[in-house]
Amino acid sequence: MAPAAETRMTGVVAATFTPLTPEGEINLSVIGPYIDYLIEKQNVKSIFVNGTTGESVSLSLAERKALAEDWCHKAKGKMDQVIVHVGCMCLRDSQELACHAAQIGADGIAVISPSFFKPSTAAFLREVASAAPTLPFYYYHLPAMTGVNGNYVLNDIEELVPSFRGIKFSGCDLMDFGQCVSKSRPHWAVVYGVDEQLLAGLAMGANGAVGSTYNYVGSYMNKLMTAFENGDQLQARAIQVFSLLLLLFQLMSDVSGLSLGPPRLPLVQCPQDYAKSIFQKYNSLFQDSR
Ligand SMILES: CC(=O)N[C@H](C=O)[C@@H](O)[C@H](O)[C@H](O)CO
Ligand SMILES: CC(=O)C(=O)O
Repeated sequence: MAPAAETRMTGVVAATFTPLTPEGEINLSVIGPYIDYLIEKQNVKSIFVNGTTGESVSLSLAERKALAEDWCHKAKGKMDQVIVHVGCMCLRDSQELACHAAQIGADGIAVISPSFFKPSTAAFLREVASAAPTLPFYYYHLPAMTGVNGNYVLNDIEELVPSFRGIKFSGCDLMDFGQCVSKSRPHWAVVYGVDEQLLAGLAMGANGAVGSTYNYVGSYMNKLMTAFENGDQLQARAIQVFSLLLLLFQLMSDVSGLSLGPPRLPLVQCPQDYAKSIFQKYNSLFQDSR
């Protein structure tokens, strides 16, 4: 019997940018070419849409739905996993997005904790998950943005949220991450989300990586994961150090040639000189291995 298809978010997952027109409207026409670029040029077959990198907190519900639908439809049959982030401050909004994600054929949903009123229990997560009970549910831990340090979330979570299938851990505290790994179950995804120290996350037990930089260094990070699995620490470290030099959202437009447009306020574009210098660095680092 053929092995069951992987139904978790694993491997290298790109957290996609939201393409905007120069006027700042969502630009769905870029999504098809974006998916092809990730598959063909970056060897990345799973995406995490409408997350931090996708600036979901700066988008309206209608925009988030239109984007999620387009990503899901255009990735169908091409990509392994499309995870839709549905976190909002308002429970009703999150439930609406969760329900919509199920209708459009998403492979899973993820939720960043509400952060204005900070939760002390997993009840918010339970209520969002119950709006889409058939979809794998991931908790997205992002303490630097939310101020919520809630790994209480994992205690007996499957009793509370039967569809719970893992955590996307975007914190730097590796002791905390190690505790999450130790509480995880074999069928969960425990993916690490600080691209700059993915190697450390792998050493602590991550079974995947989700991040913004995998849009443009995904193929190298795939090599990092393979080197780690083969015990080649020197190679893995060398790739990790490369990646540290390339932390710039704007790099994606330059590297891919896709027109992703400006970010949406309150974010602003970085100065042209700086963007140019990082792009030059990218080219000089990677020209030999391309
Ligand atoms: C706050 C944020 O956007 N975190 C992303 C994922 O969780 C990361 O992929 C970072 O963008 C990346 O590590 C660069 O700092
Ligand atoms: C990096 C990530 O996972 C996000 O942008 O949400």
